[in-house]
Amino acid sequence: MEELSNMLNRLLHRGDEEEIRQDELKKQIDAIYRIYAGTVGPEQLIINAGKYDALKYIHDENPGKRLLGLQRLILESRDYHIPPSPEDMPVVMDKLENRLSELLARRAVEERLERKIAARLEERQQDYVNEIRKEILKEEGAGETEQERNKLEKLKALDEIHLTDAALAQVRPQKLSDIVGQDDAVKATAARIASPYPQHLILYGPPGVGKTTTARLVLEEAKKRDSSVFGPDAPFVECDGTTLRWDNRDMTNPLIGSVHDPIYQGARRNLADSGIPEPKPGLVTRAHGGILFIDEIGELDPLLLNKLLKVLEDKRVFFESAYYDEDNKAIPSYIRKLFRDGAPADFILIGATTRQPDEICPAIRSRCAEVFFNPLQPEDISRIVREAATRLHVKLEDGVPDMVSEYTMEGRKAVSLLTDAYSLSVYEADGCRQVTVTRDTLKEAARSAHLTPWQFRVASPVPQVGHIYGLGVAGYWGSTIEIEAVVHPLGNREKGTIHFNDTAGSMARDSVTNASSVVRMITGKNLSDYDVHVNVVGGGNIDGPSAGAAITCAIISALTGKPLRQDIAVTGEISLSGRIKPVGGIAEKAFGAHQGGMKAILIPKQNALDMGSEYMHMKVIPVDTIQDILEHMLVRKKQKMKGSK
Ligand SMILES: Nc1ncnc2c1ncn2[C@@H]1O[C@H](COP(=O)(O)OP(=O)(O)OP(=O)(O)O)[C@@H](O)[C@H]1O
Repeated sequence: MEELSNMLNRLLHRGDEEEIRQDELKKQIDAIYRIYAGTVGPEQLIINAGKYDALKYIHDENPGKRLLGLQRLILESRDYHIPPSPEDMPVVMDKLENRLSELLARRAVEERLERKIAARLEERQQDYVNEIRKEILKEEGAGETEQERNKLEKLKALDEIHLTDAALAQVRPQKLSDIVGQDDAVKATAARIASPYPQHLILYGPPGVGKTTTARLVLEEAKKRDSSVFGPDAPFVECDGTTLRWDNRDMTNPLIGSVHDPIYQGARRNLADSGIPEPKPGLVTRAHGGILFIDEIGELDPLLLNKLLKVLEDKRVFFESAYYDEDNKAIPSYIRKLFRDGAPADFILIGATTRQPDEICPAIRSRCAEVFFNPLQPEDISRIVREAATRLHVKLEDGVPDMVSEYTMEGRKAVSLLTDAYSLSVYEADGCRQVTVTRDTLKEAARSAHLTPWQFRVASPVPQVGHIYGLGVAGYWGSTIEIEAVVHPLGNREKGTIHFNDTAGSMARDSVTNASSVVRMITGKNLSDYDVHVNVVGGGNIDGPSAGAAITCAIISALTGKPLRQDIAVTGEISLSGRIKPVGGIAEKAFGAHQGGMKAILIPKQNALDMGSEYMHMKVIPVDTIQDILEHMLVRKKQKMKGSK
């Protein structure tokens, strides 16, 4: 009986234990549900329950089935079909708790990251908003600091101040017919630009004779003509070959265009942040549909010139960048188009240079028509000065325009000398602008600018023995060259010497050697029987053979004691047989002779085609042999002589 009651007690006790265990299990399962719901959220729990077909188990009374529901939810699978047995439940719950803690940990990390990302995004967003605000404010002129506004005001005030520039702008030719002394060059330039098929051009000529002025005005002239291809808004873009700089990565190339890589300091912030390179079209694109004028094109960097040639061929500029990624969706469409199609650059090029054609790159020359501007004549300078005075509303004393032409042969220097003299006159008149520029004021202005008459009249009516004027040319300017020769008998010595300027070039030296043979032929005397000294006055750095004929004449005169005319200049190479060979720069030399006050020049017959029989009231006489020259240069006995033996 006692045994029975013990057994009953044990059973009752076991039943209590089971009940407590079941209760405990239920509580644990409820806790896992709550944690899961807290982790994914109640809405996501319902969604997941639908997804893994766990809805029917969630509210079941049977803890085994509720645990089955949790298995499907937490292990994210429909593959669990049998509720775990009470024995298996602790193991299952253990597994679920582990999985849940993983989920929780991941969730916490994700949340932390999301918070950071959100904060960063907000920061960036604020930066962009600020930047865009600044851009808009700048566009509307507001939002600048007071300091920035002051700087702008100062710049504007500086812009209002014009000194000599304003005067020079006032005297500048306004139309093609105002350009003096360049009729042929102006016509040739205008015809090629106004043509239905305009050509690229190179304008050659000395400095300050109207090349830039012509280039500026021809486009306006062309626009007025029906035949022209240039529209009313065709641009004229001007730059200078001496100052155009670029770097070989094309990050700065104002002429052709550049690509601002995102890491480049000049890149726009939003593009830089997104790693997008931005092409910046250059002057060639600004000149599209019009004219690109490059002054001093001969000074342009050869590599840059090659790039320009490529643009002339393609009529477009193509951009490249290692940073360009066509698949980058963030690339704005204008940048995409610039990389894909390039930037348009269909323009007519006008280059100007003070260099000689053979100093200009053949590749650019072959693509351009060439136009030559003349050195201005004294009467051109006088006219430029008179017309500039009219535009400045200033009176000139008689002789002032001609005086200016004695100081310079450049149109630019002439007008600037005039404006200097004008300023001096106004200053002396205590600011009164109604002044007359006198010869004395002009001289004073020239003196203070350290200008001296650029060539004195050297010609003389008085003949001289062993003295002659040859002709030389430097750049575009011709001038007389004074040559003298003396001969001395040897005395006791057997062989004479010939001295010539040490600094003279080898071709000039050859002329002296040739002269020795010709002298022997003409006079019958051997120069080695004398000490001969030939001197080019004021600079022995002459080269080229064109002084040969003049040197020969000077030696013959010195040897024979016969005087030479000093109002005729001579140019020509001498051959061994005494023939006069053609030389270069004949027009410039004729101009130099005229400036020297010569009555005539003797030029090689073969050069005669380039010249008429008269040049600026000066006779132009073709000669074929040394005898022809002597015929003109040796004076008759009755003529007055100086320095003859
Ligand atoms: N032939 C000319 N007729 C009238 N004015 C001239 C002439 N040449 C020069 N000038 C005056 O000189 C100024 C400068 O001339 P311009 O710039 O055209 O010369 P340039 O030949 O282009 O010289 P550079 O080769 O030095 O650039 C002109 O604005 C004008 O006032």
